Order: sequence, then C-alpha cells, then structure tokens
Amino acid sequence: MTLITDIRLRRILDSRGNPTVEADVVTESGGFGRAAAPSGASTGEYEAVERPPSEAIAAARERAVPRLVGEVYAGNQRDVDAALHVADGTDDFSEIGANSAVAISMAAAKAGADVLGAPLFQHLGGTFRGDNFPIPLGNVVGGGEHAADATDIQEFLAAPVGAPSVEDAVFANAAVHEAVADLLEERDLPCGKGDEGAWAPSIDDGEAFEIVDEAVSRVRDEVGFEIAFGLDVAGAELYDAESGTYEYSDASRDTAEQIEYIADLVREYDLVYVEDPLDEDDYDAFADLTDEVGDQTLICGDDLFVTNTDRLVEGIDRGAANSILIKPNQIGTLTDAFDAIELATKNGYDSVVSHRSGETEDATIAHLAVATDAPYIKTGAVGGERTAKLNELIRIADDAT
Ligand SMILES: C=C(OP(=O)(O)O)C(=O)O
Ligand SMILES: [Mg+2]
Repeated sequence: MTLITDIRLRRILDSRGNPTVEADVVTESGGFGRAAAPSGASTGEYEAVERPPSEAIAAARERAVPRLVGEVYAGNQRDVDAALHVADGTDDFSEIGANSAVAISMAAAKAGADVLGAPLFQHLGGTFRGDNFPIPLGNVVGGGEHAADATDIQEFLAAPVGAPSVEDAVFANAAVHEAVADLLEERDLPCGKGDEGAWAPSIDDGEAFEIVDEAVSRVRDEVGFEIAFGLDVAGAELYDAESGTYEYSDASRDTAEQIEYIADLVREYDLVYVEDPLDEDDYDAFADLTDEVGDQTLICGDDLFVTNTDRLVEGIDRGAANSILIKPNQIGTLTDAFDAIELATKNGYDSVVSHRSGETEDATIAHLAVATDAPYIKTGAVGGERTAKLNELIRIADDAT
C-alpha cells in the first residue's frame, strides 16, 4: 500500500530568499509526504553536493523518479534511499544533487508515516520512541559566515541543560535571546540578526562572551533551572591553510594556541558544547583538544564529519571529538543520517541533529531527533523557519502531531 505512485519536485523559497528543492511523494493508497531541502553557508568541504535547484530537479526527474515511481515502497526507507543512490551513481550525489535526494528521502518517509497513520518520529524510530526529547541548542549571538561585520565565532548557543521539559527548554532559549537584546540595548549596541535569527552585533568575541554569559545567568535565575551555553566556532572558516593559523579580527593563533584558547574558554565559561573548534582536516588537533577537555564538554564535529560514516570511523579511530553533528542534507538521505547516528551511539559519541543556516518550514529534523533519541538538537531560538522545528518538538511532546 505504500508503493510510490507519484513524485513532484518544485523550486520554493528558503529563509535567505534563495530557491531550494521541495518534493511531494504520493503512494498507492493515497499517502502523502512533502519535504524541502535546507542549505548551508558555512558548508564543509566534504559534504554531498548541492546542485542549483533547477538542475537538481531536472536531473532527479530524469534519473531518480523513474526508479522510484511504481518500483519502491515509501514505507521502506532503506529501499527508497538505496534507489536514490543507484539513480545518482556517484558517491556524493553530484548527479541528482543532495538537495533533490534529501527532499525526496524525507518526503517518502512522511508518506510512509501518513499511510501508517503514525507520527513521523514513530515511523522512523518505532513505537517506544517519543518519551525522551533532545535539548535544543539555540543560537542567540552569531557572525562568521552567517552575518557580516559581527563576531568571528559563528554561533553562541544557549543550552538549557536543566530544563524539566522540552517546552521549558524552548521558551528558555527564546528568553535568553531576548535577554541578549536587552543587554545589547543597555550597552547601546543596536543590531540586526544573522541568517539563523541570532543577534549579529558588531562586537568582538570577548564582549559577546560577557553578554551571553550575563543573559544566560539572568534567565537561569528567572526560570530556576540550569542553562549553560556553547559555541559553533566554525573553525574551518577561520583557518588559513597557507599560514597554518586561525585568523580572528584581533588575533592570529597557530593550532597549539587555538587548542589552548578553546580549552581555556571551556573552563572559564563552563561551556557544555563546542562545535568545529578546529579545521575540518585536522583530526589530530581535534583529538588533542578532546584529550584535554573532552571529559568536561562535548567536542562536536560538523565540517569534520559531515554526517559521513567513513569520516566518523576515522574520528573514532583517532579519538577526535566526542559528538557528531547530523545534517541530513550533508549526506543526502535519511538512511545515511540514521547510520551515522547509530555508529556514533555505538561508539559513545553523542548526536546533535541540526538545521542549516538556509531553512524552510520543514520540521523533519524534529522527528529525526526524537526517533533516534538524540540528546541534542540545534535549530535556532527564534524565527519562523526555526520555530517550525521547535514548535513541532512541543507538539510531539503533547502527542499532537
Ligand atoms: C548550521 C550551520 O551553518 P550552515 O548551515 O551555514 O553550515 C553550522 O555550521 O552548523
Ligand atoms: Mg557548524
């Protein structure tokens, strides 16, 4: 009954105003799923290839749709995703585009869930999922590739680690976002927002640490549970391969200095999470930092691992990082994302399911995080395309999806 009978692909707008791919999947019994691909700005070198949406759609219509329609059951996600790989024929989705692949993969999963009459997280994760919820990491101040003339560190992330419920956690992050705005106003630092809805003031990282630390402690006092914070350094964007240094507006650090700088920040601010503190090719430096502070914080590989099991195996072998960021569009299918999460879990690495800086209203990642029991989800704090995921988590908790 879940035989795929139709797939439609179209260009829609993402949150940056760029086109992206949306897929509709219809099944024999009338099951329907719709999903859209997100898009990165600080993309990792080793990600699956995102093609211009018009080209990705044309290629997927020619190569993937005929292999799926009338051939594959939407309820069997591994078959759907295997057909996408065969249709593409490369190891990085450079023919049909990871944007077409991930939109079809996620839409098929939703169609499979629709036929079952089950919420997506349950179709993907089984009937015993839905009691544990990820801690949302909310981007409250940011710069890097996501905003011009703002902080060097790409993301300062509120982490409501003591929240008694996902709803409390989501509202705590929004409150930290608001407290940051108050503090910026008190310092006469009006500013706009970056791509993910975080404040993007023209200040140095040192001042951003002061402000976020203060905002977090104000909200912690208000709500009465523990709120910490973390970072996405996006180290590959700061790294200059020629000089072998990390280039900040006010400093230049070699790799040893970068490791010490990050380790000091972890200790000074009790950071619970540090993503991509180092360059995406430097497993050894990741391993050194993990040795130094990996027992106190999560050292997460985003550009380092790109949701890719081969790269994760290398990281596990070398002791690099202790968690992995999971972005389905980095690897192209839900099956590949699941495999990365399972491999991570088996090896004691935490998974952090993540949005991209360019997003849509698609809320699949909320279900993916619950389905896989991921301890964290990174999906912003405010803004419609971010709240789409956060509100879906609240609905899942309320049994209302
Ligand atoms: C969400 C991120 O940004 P982008 O989507 O631009 O890679 C990130 O780097 O973790
Ligand atoms: Mg990142």
